Amino acid sequence: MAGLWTALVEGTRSVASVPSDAVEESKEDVRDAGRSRYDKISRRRSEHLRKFRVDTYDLLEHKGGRNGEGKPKGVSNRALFRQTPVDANVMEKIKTLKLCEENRAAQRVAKGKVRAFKKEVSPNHKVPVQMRFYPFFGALDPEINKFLGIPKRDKLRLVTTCGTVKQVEEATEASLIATPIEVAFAGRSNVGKSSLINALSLATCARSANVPGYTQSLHFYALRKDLSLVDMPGYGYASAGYDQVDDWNDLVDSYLVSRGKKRLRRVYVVIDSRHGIKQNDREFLHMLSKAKVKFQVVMNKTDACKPSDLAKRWWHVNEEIKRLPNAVHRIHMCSSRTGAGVQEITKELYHLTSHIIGTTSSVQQQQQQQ
Ligand SMILES: Nc1nc2c(ncn2[C@@H]2O[C@H](COP(=O)(O)OP(=O)(O)OP(=O)(O)O)[C@@H](O)[C@H]2O)c(=O)[nH]1
Ligand SMILES: [Mg+2]
Repeated sequence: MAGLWTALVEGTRSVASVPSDAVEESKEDVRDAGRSRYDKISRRRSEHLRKFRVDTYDLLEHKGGRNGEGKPKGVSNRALFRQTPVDANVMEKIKTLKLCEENRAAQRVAKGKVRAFKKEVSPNHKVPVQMRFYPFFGALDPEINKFLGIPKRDKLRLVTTCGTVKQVEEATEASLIATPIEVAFAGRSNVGKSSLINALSLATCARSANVPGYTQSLHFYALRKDLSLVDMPGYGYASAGYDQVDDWNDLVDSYLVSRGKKRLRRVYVVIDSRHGIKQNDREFLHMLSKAKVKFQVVMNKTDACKPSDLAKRWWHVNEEIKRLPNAVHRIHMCSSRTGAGVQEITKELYHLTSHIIGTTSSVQQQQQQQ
């Protein structure tokens, strides 16, 4: 007992005698160690990528790309970007889907729609979500309406959250994650993954915020009994420490690589339309290609772009994507704030699961016959 007491007293004395400067220094050491580990991983990845790197500016006709020898002196990247060709079909799509309409215009349209709905139906009737929040979602297809289960309240629900791949496996074994099909949403922090999940399912279940690094673990949402949507932590900058970001990257990479192809049907890689594919997106896409995971790019936040800029950005993204194996060569463009272009993704999810819906109903029919 006496021994324990002396040890305690010694302990407090030793803590009390540590000067505050030393504590600060040790904190900095830990921070530096985290940063150097992060830098090392990043350097290793970029060395690997140098082999595959495509500078889309080099593909432009003047052949004076950013790293090209022929680049005229004093020409900015913005000036090079302006020389990008514009695809007429893409431009038409941008106009018909109202992809570049600003949020303010969307709010005005939403107000008008809500007023007209109340006048036509009844002032006390519940206004549909797409009218209130996503005015450019477009007229809801009856099949998509049925697929989303809109009259029912439980159309999108959070099933579980997992911080490690082991937890995912345990949840799968315990039949907590029981859907036959999974679709994951990945991308840099703050590009709007959680907002997109809400928009495409016309729900407000996935939590989003204007803070990079808001989603910190794998969130499994069940859209219906056949389909799970997996919201992932973002990579790149986050308002968290380097070590934590590293852990999230490890979690995302190992989940995507380890999950069977049969269950994980597609990874939607969400990018910001204003910025296009960044270096860490490129690293991620190559990782997916190497792991033979099927993926598709979604250009979000189109409401914050000019139509011509968006079309040019699409060209650059398309040039990079068409070289990658395992990529779905159809690039989605959408705004999860106004709902423009989002129904295209919902339709795709419907088509991904339609054969399963078919099989389940035929199985049920067989069971009923027996
Ligand atoms: N202008 C605009 N803003 C958007 C759009 N989609 C999302 N945002 C905003 O972007 C911010 C981040 O959205 P989140 O959905 O939390 O982004 P996230 O990718 O899930 O972020 P992390 O969870 O941190 O990785 C929020 O403030 C959203 O309102 C969009 O289409 N247009
Ligand atoms: Mg999120």
